[in-house]
Amino acid sequence: MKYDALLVQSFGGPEGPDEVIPFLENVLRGRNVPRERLLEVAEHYQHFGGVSPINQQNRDLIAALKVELQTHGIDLPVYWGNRNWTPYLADTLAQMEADGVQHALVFVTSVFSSYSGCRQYREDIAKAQAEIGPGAPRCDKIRTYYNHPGFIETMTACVQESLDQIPAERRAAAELVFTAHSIPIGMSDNCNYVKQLNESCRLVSEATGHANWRLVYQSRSGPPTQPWLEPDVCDVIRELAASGAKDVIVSPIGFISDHMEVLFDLDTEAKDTAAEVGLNFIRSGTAGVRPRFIQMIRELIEERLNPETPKQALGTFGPSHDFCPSDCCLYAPQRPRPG
Ligand SMILES: CC1=C(CCC(=O)O)c2cc3nc(cc4[nH]c(cc5[nH]c(cc1n2)c(C)c5CCC(=O)O)c(CCC(=O)O)c4C)C(CCC(=O)O)=C3C
Ligand SMILES: [Fe+2]
Repeated sequence: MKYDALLVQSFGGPEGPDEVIPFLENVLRGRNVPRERLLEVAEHYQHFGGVSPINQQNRDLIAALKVELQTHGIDLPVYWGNRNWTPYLADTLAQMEADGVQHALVFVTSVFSSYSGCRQYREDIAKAQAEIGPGAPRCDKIRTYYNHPGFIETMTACVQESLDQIPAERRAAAELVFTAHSIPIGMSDNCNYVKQLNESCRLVSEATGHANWRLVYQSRSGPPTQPWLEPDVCDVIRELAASGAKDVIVSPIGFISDHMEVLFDLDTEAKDTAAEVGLNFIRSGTAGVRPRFIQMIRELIEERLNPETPKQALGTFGPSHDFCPSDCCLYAPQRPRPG
């Protein structure tokens, strides 16, 4: 296949106090999330000066990726477009069209497949293409990478660094807690989110040789009446303390960088909860710009540029599809009742 650009597609975040509410209104437009939740999350952002680190993290990722592509002789311009904040995807796609891009590969910053992390990004592209019209660049999403050795090795290194911080005599008993963004049950029923997460966690724990692990969820949103994936990380921290645990390692395997969901929900809330119940809390790293992760993105690009390239995957499920089937990650978000 001939591709002439790479698009990095991400979530976006505010970069100043005045941007927080308009950003959150973008995120939650048409979603079934109470206004009180929006205002509560606004406080999380204001706590950090109204700046989410996610945009800078994406700038850093793109800078590292450009070097990686250049040193491997891959001559693709790299673009960046977000769902919820500048640079907005629609503006980026218009720029790509103006630059003569015809067919782009797309790297999405969500690892695991759900409506939020897969289909919604493809819908965002379709919407932006419709705005531009028939001349809009075609866009093909790169396959999901939850079981790619580049992701598993990166997360394994992060967890190993955390294990190494625990005194040897306590290490085997340490609780390894992987976290991912909670999603509504109605969303998780239509995708492989939980199955993929369990596989990644299993692969990382096997690679570290640390068998004492569990998968939990964080950052629940939505109305209390709507079921979301559980248990919540803070509830689990309390239960672990009550059952006599001394050390907990929290690995945010569901995210690729230390953005606001990590800084607030883990490094603030979960950490405070652990302190309250007397548990030693170690927050494990995310992929960020670790070289093996950047290398993985380049390998995923190479396998699409040259179909002879073997597709790497660990574990039992094999490499994921290159092209999403029509029912991939379907979800009809529940709308607030009118009136
Ligand atoms: C699966 C998933 C990921 C992981 C995959 C991935 O990494 O993409 C993720 C990532 C992120 N979620 C983020 C922020 C937010 N998510 C929200 C709300 C929601 N997330 C959902 C799902 C996910 N979200 C869902 C089902 C909702 C309910 C509304 C809806 O149906 O869409 C809200 C609204 C307020 C609230 O209720 O929390 C905010 C502010 C940020 C940016 C952080 C920053 O600014 O640094 C990131 C990377
Ligand atoms: Fe989210």
